Amino acid sequence: ASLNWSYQGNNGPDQWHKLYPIANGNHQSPIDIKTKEVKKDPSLEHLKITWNLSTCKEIVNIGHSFHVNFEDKDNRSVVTGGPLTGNYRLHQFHFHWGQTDDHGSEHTVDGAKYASELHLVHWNSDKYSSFAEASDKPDGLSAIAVFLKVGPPNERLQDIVKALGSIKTKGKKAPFTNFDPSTLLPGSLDYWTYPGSLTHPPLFESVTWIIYKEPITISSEQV
Ligand SMILES: COc1ccc(C[C@H]2SC(=S)NC2=O)c(OC)c1
Ligand SMILES: [Zn+2]
Repeated sequence: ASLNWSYQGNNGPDQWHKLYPIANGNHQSPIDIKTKEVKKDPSLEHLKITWNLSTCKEIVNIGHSFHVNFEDKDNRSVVTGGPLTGNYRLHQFHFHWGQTDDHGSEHTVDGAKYASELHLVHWNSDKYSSFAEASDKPDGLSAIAVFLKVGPPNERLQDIVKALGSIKTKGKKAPFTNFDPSTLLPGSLDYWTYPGSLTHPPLFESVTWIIYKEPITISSEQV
């Protein structure tokens, strides 16, 4: 299925609706976060994140990107609280980036693009029995996003950059263990949240987005 869509050219995002009509839906991601239109919701609790580094498993080259996959057969690594009802289990994380440092993030803030964007994807393990089952349900998934801006090198990211050397071609995977993604979270835990979708096909409107306001840094070489 991955053959029939791309990020540019004649199978690019503006053509996706032909094979994936939900592309014209009302909850499609990414969006531009217009900070003047954001509404404060006092009922929103803090996010409660319990990621256990023992669940980190492998790093995989998926062609247009790479995923770090987690063992999600139990609730060792979960997020709850904030806009979420119940436990959402960490499934994988990945990044989006661009050819140059002036773009790369999927979400934008008042039109501003970041060099990169980290997505930590979770699924509702209280209601569903797998990521696949949860992936097309309105309350099925939750993605935590962290923006990355170019600045000083990020030591914690260096472990990931180094691991890329062992998965240079599509389909390659390598063990990647004991990595704690909470080291990639910003100092301030303020976030925006909205109901959205997967950001490429099948574009299911199944994602509760939780986007940290404060970016972390990454060096130009690391990008
Ligand atoms: C059907 O399952 C899918 C489909 C697409 C993606 C990747 C997209 S969704 C996102 S967030 N960022 C991305 O690049 C998945 O990622 C977990 C899972
Ligand atoms: Zn993503």
